[in-house]
Amino acid sequence: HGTSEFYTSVANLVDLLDSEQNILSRLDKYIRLSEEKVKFLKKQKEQIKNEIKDASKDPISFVSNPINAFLLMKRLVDDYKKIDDLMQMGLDVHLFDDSIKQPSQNDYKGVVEGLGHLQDLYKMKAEDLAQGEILGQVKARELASNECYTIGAILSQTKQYDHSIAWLKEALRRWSLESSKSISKLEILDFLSYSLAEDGQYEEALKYTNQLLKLDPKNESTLKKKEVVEQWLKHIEENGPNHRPSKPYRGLYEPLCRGEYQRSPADVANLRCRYESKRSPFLRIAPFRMEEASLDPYIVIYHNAISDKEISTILQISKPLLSRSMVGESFSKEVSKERTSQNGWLADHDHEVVKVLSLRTEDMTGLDRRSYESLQVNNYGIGGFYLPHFDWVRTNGTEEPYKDMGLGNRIATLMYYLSDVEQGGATVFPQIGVGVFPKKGSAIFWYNLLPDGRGDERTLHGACPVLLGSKWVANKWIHQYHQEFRRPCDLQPNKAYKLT
Ligand SMILES: O=C(O)CCC(=O)C(=O)O
Ligand SMILES: [Fe+2]
Repeated sequence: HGTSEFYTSVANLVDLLDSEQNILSRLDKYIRLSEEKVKFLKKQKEQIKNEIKDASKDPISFVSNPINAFLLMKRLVDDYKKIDDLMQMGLDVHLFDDSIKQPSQNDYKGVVEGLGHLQDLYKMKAEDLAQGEILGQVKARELASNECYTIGAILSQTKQYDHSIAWLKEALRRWSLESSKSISKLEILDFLSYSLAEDGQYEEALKYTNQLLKLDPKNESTLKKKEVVEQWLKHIEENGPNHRPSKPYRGLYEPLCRGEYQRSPADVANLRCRYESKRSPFLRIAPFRMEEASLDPYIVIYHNAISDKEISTILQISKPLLSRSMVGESFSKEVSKERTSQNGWLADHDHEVVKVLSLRTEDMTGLDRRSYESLQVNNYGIGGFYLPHFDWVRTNGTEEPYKDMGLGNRIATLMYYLSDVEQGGATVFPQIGVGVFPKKGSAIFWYNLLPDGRGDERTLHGACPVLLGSKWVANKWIHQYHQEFRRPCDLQPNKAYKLT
């Protein structure tokens, strides 16, 4: 069923490896018991064969022997019955039961759909992936023709026709090279022509439909499909090509995710790194290493902001709390296609480390912790991402933002990176061309609101899809109330604000 989601979190996928180990050991047990059973049956059979080996020489004299007659009766009435019972007896080993965590069809589809999105964003070809290559490095085994077919078929269901077509063509190419065929060519051609037609590539769809008909000339459904494709071709000839919806334009989001976009030297010339030792007395003993990522809006990165030991504690206590992330304010929250990850919330009183992180956030930001939200721990699974969004909410001027908290809008965000990410997973700000790649132990800080309290449109940001690895982050959101002396308001909206 749809509620047990595995594809949205790497942590949950690891549980599935446990499931697999469990299944394999059950399979082992079944094989062992089966072998014992077969061995026993073989032994019985040999014994009986031996007993009657002289029977065929002279059957009449054989059965005339009363002992032989008795044994013959015994065997047919008794012994074979027992053997038959043994043959029918199940070994009572089952691969699945309630104790085995099992992904759903939805998870299966989710993983493949995610793969399609990753291909889009990171410009990866089906051909390379089928070879086991991810961005030029071999990371997996080669796929067989039937496996490429399955991916292509699922991508067709999720309407990612361009990728579906590429995977099905790859299936076809691999099919012709395979010595033992893992699938029939008909199946591949059938799906390929379907995806091509759905994608509006009728010429090519016709080409593969004709190949299908060569293999199976009388197939009614293929003949019907050919008719439809020909009608479309005629329609286009008369009315011009169909309008094809273009992919949504997300500005610099994608180039930033790929690490392609770089700001100009002039843009970064005034950015500095420094030790931060003055904001609180504690910093005199343990200064922060701070790196400016942008001056206006002000975005900074703290290095070594959280230790490995603290991270492992946070992950350990948050893992049982993870569930699919929602977007929106508490009452209108919903599962969203804009954000695939799992999260859980930790309050200061849940663990000493959580409290320490709140205190440290206060040291880093200078902002009063009476208006902090709990710590939101996020884990992104395969292809997990969060499309560009604001951490502040837009109000029409009368509604109170984050009403149930009653502490005003989110004035600032501090986010800890709790893991490295092997490939992908950057945090990017498409309006200002800033991209930050996760580094375990770092934290990123920015103000969401302008000094006059309105939301800063330039803080639009998103999390790029994770390509390889597992990404963990923890958000500490800071609200407006109690900050009036820490970060005073100013009616000059464009006054650049720095940490003071
Ligand atoms: O994971 C990231 O890099 C950004 C996450 C984020 O923007 C959020 O959780 O609001
Ligand atoms: Fe965010």
